[in-house]
Amino acid sequence: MPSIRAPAAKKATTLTVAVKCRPLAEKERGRNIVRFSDSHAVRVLDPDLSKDYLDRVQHRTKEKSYCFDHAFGPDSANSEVYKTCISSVISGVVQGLNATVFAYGSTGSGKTYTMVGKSDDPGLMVLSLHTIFDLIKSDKDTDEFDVTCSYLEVYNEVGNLFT
Ligand SMILES: Nc1ncnc2c1ncn2[C@@H]1O[C@H](COP(=O)(O)OP(=O)(O)OP(=O)(O)O)[C@@H](O)[C@H]1O
Repeated sequence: MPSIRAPAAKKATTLTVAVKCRPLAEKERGRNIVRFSDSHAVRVLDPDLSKDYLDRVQHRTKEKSYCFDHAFGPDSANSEVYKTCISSVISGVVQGLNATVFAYGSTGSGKTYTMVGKSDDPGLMVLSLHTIFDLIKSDKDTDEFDVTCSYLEVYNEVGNLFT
């Protein structure tokens, strides 16, 4: 087993929260109410788009802004999410540290797509495995690695473990 070493880059926080907004499906067109103010915030407009400036200043609109460590729009590939939020955590795993990557969202929000992905846009689990095996291959020490893989889906508060 590898010896535990200090992480290469020490971060100020151990928890990162990111939001990823998937592209709208055909039937969802016309419900495009999410705007990206910058790479850390999203603005969700009031679904009643007829509300105007006066409604906003008088707080009669449901428009809200949310801040995250990272915000990704519909054009962001899984690899971008991985590079920005996950890759440094995964390199720590090969150094003997624990890490959890967790996707949370309503049905159809894109959790499976983000975690598993497709052949032309591999997901975070696939990219993590690539990193783990690349790091093991390039390990210059005499460490021995034992890699096992499983993932957990929590649905209706019941956990299903896939190994
Ligand atoms: N970034 C993306 N680009 C293109 N299509 C996407 C993207 N993210 C999600 N989708 C599509 O959105 C749909 C729903 O995504 P997905 O199945 O990943 O949702 P889910 O959150 O896992 O749903 P459930 O909780 O019901 O399992 C799928 O058809 C998926 O292909």
